[in-house]
Amino acid sequence: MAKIFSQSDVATHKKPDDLWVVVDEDVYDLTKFQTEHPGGQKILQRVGGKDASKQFWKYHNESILKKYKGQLQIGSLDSKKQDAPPTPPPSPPQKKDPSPEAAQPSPESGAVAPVPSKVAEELKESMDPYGDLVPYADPSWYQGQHSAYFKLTHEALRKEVREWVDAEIEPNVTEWDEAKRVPEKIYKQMGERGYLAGLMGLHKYPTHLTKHRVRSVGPEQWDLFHELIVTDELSRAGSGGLVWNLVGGFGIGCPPLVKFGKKPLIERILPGILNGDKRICLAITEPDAGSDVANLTCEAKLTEDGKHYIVNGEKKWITNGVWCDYFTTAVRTGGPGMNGISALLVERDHGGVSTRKMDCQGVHSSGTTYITFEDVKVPVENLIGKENQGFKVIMTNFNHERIGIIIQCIRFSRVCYEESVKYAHKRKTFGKRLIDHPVIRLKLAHMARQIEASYNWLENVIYQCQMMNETEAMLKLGGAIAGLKAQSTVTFEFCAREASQIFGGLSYSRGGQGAKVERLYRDVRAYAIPGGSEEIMLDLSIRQAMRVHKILGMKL
Ligand code: HEM
Repeated sequence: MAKIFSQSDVATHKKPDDLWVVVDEDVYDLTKFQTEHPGGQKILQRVGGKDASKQFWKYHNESILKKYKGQLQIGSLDSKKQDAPPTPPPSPPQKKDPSPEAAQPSPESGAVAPVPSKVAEELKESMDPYGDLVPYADPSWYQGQHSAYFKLTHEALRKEVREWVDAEIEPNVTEWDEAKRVPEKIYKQMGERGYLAGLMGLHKYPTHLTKHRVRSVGPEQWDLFHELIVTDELSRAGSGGLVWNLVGGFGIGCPPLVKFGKKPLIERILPGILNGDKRICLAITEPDAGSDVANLTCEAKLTEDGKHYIVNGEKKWITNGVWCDYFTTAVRTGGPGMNGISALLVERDHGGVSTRKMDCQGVHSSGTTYITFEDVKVPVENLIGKENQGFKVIMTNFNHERIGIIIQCIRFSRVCYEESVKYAHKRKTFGKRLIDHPVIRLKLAHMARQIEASYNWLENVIYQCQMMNETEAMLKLGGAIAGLKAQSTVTFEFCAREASQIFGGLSYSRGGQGAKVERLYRDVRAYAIPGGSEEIMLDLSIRQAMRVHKILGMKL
């Protein structure tokens, strides 16, 4: 039971050896904490015994209170409503029969007000507003607008993931990024919460491979928009390293195994992975072969008895490699070019696998790895797909990989934008809040327009993937997804830069209020380069579209 204090009780604890302060009507004992306070002791002593809410919010954001509340709060003021019911969310927009008195927006003079058709009227059902309601900081369906794609199960999943991220992930993300590691228990929870099984770009949730289920969505209701929500909400923590740690290796290393692996291999390996006990990654890129996959050199030679492959070679920039048990590896089993490539599941237990963590500019907690395979003896049963037909396996994977990157980039752009909007409302320069300077609003507007354009394209692409089978999607959507990947990384880079300009010095030093922006700025290149660089993506977007539309009967 929290203790109740009056303001005058608190006022008696104003000395350095007995130092209390009030923040938002909660009382904190900072006597011991003051010596470790990064902002200094004296500044706390000056507000000892007083309400320091104004000063607190000037220098910190919400994550600080979330992190330290449990440790430092000793009670609340008697003026604070005790056991008050949670503040209800703002009432949703009127759905049916708006009363004649209700204010209706009227068109500007000269504008033509469209009248909804009868069908549209019947379909009209907007979502309840959710989140902080900062415009453009969340997708429009979070903000009381209509959506053709999202239903009740999506709303429920959004709430489920957000609560988890807010409570257990976001307050610790900066620490984990600096430590270059996310605690294993978080990955384990990804399995136990049923998220891993839902993140493979499959049309059906694979109930035969795991006993875990997502709490708020039945397996039969699971679709690609649920998958979007899990990645999107995880990305709100504002750390590429975190997201890549949890889904980076898995999201690209596991689908080829599930889609093309032999049944006994899948049944042996998958349950451990989907439970969160074992980890898998995708090993394609080499010191000398990146986007140019067809030229890779890591070789796998069949033994004379035809029972094993002997693998030798190097792989570089492999996400999660250091802590993986399994490596979905592209190897050369035949002649030069794309027709000599196979996909093979290498297991660390086979021996001869060495992994070394690489030091990179960003995504620090993702475990970017250099791998060497030295005479690794892999049973032929571990072949994924057919021999020398691995190129198809790798290509099929790209749409899913790129969509994951796109989701993250758009959300990171939103995070940069949201942090900027919030900061611009409290920071004053030249006697005005930043938000009151037109030059700052211009920056926000340019961020928002690119975010919304990218996100709406993403929703459409996901809907198309949902409606098409894998091969059709690969052909018809490969170009668009490549174009959208470039669009989203350019947007991310733009937003990270503009947010950094708005935060000034706070986004140059690490930690504190600018922590997310500073970190995301460092993460940008990890999105603009892998999974197909911007240049390769833009070229592919046109080449592929032309090729497919020629077949469809394009008239020039
Ligand atoms: C519950 C009480 C408080 C806690 C737990 C706390 C915690 C922290 C932490 C963790 C930082 C490091 C920067 C960051 O991560 O944001 C920090 C910085 C700072 N704090 Fe506090 N603080 C508290 C109260 C206060 C109060 C009441 C003031 C002012 C009167 C204050 C002034 C500052 C300043 C000036 C900085 C440096 C900001 C910067 O580097 O730009 N803090 N505080």
